Parts: sequence; structure tokens; C-alpha cells
Amino acid sequence: MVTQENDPFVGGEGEEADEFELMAPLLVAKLQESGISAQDTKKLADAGYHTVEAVAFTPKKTLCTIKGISEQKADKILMEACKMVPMGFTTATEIHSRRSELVHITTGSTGLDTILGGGIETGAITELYGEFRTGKSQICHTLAVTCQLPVSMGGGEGKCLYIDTEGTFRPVRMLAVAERFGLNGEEVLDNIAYARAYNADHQLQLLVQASAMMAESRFSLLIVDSCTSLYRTDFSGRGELSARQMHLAKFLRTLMRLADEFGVAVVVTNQVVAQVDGGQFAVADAKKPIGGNIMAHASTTRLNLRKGRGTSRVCKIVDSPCLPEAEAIFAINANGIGDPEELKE
Ligand SMILES: Nc1ncnc2c1ncn2[C@@H]1O[C@H](COP(=O)(O)OP(=O)(O)OP(=O)(O)O)[C@@H](O)[C@H]1O
Repeated sequence: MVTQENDPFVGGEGEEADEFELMAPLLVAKLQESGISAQDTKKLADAGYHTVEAVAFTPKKTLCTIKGISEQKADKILMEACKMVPMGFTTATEIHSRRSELVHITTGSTGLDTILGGGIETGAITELYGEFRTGKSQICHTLAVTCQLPVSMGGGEGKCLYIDTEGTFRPVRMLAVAERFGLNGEEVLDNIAYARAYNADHQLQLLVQASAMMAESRFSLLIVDSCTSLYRTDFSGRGELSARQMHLAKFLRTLMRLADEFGVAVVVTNQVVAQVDGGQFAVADAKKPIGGNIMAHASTTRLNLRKGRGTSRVCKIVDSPCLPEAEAIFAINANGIGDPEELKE
């Protein structure tokens, strides 16, 4: 459970805090120790680069677009940032050992957690897509609470950042989940940072603030519900398709950078639309997720949700770098995502 007292980024002490400090991203001001001026590190932070990792992962030509950062300065900044952040080759053994430390956040459903290898993966993007009322937002609400649990209880010991584009955020649902897991409702809500996005530009802009917040305090989950709905309203028709996809690609790339940089789990929801380009061989009623290849490639794991019997829902792993295709049945209960009655025991 993350409270002000035990949040390792807000002045926690002792062994646990040391461990987190080792894993924590380096604040951009750290570059001053390598001869970059305080003015320049401020310019970087103002432009949304709050950590040395964010700077090191950025191409030179992008850094040069920041007011007051010349090509020469960008070279020097990148050289120093790359010295602090390991960017070259490493061994598979090292990667294996790092990956074994990655935690999974419980979804609240045993069946779902089992097929997902423990829950939602941190340091990666998980996409939940499906028709309306299939439980996408309900899973997000449960995760916003379970991500705060201790690792031993299937949590990520971090706060949650929630970007809502459809106005479906309901704290009362989170209070019910908090009670189920024996957490203090007030503290749980205090650990969820909420923002409503009003258009696609604003949605992207919120990620700049998100990175500043993540650099200050320990977050384990970032939710965007829904990732694509504002793109559908802001860009219409075939004429704007390419602009829409470019904007979406930038948004998803920024999400991936946050997942890499801060090791947070990123969960995005997506709707489906009827398939219209399948010609005479199109399956009747076939629905596909919005966002095309851009969305498909950006998501590390894609989960398709559909309705089952009664309150039950079915989740299918459609794409994952290390999980087999599999299905699990879960339920939407009053106290969050769980197992259907008939599957209990
Ligand atoms: N308190 C509750 N107890 C049990 N089930 C609930 C509760 N609140 C909502 N639900 C169920 O959750 C379902 C809606 O799920 P959710 O809001 O996650 O849909 P969604 O997939 O996000 O849909 P959309 O695309 O419309 O946003 C409904 O079937 C509703 O009955």
C-alpha cells in the first residue's frame, strides 16, 4: 500500500528505500554533475524531459527543437546522458535476470491472472479491446486499486495515473475494490491521480505532466481509458487518416517511453468497429480494434474482451511476446473484477 509515509520516493528510509533508489530513474538535474548547466537542465525539464533516461532515449534532432538547445549543446547533453544510462548491448543472462524482477499486477480474477502469467505486466503496454460493456473500464478501475497493493499480494506498490477520455471514471467503484482488499479507501483514492482529456492534443500533453509526476513519486500503473476515442472525434474521414495515425503513433511512442523509463504498467482500452474491408470473404459481424497496425504494433500484449453468460466475460490473449493464445472467464462483481460464481472452489 502506498502512503505518503512509505512511498520510497517521498523520503522513505532504510534498505527498501535504497533498493528503490537504485531502480529509480535519474532526475534530469543529475546532468549538472557532468557539466551541463542548470539553465539547460531546466530547459529540458520544461520541455517534458524530466529524467536522464528520457533525454538519452530522444533523437538529437528532437532535442534541437527545444528553444535554447543548439546542435552542439544537444551533442554534449546526449553524450553525458548516454554515459549515465546503459544503452549498448548486454547479455541475455542480464535481461533474463532483470525480467525476472518485473512484477505483475493482479486483475482480481484468478483465471485472468493465470493466463497472463500473474497479471498485467509492468514495463509494457497492455491493450484491452472489445465492444461496449465488455468490462474494459471495470478492469481499469480494479487495477487502479490493486496496483497499490504490496508485491506479495499481487500489487505493484505504486500509485496510479488515470487518463479518462469518456467521463466514465467512478471513484465509488474503487472504494468497493479497496474494501475487498482491506485497504483504506481514502488513501487509495489519494493515490490515484486523475485527469480528463478533452482532445487528442490534450491527451498527448497530459503525458508530459505524467512523466514529471512519475519522476517525483513512485507510480506502478498508467491507464488511458480509452486510448482511441478522441482520435475518432478529432480526425474524421479518409482525408485525415494519415494525420490521425501519425498523432496516435506519437502518443503510443510516448507511452512506451514512459513504460521503459519508469517500469510502470501501461493499460490502454480500445473499441472495435465493424470490418468493412474484408470483401466477399469478410466474416459476418467481424469486428476489429481501432488504430490499425500502429495500435497493433505498439501494444505489447493485446487482450480481446467479449460478453459471456450473465455477468461473466471472456478474455482472450490475441497477441503477446511470450504468452500462448488462451482464454479465461471472469466476472464483473460489485467489488470489482473477480471469478464467476460457477468457477469458484
Ligand atoms: N457495481 C457494479 N456491479 C456489477 N457490475 C457492474 C457494476 N458497475 C458496472 N457493472 C457492469 O459493468 C459493465 C460495463 O463495463 P465497462 O464499463 O467496463 O464497459 P466497457 O467495456 O468499458 O464499455 P464502453 O466501451 O462502453 O466504455 C456493465 O455490464 C455493468 O453492468
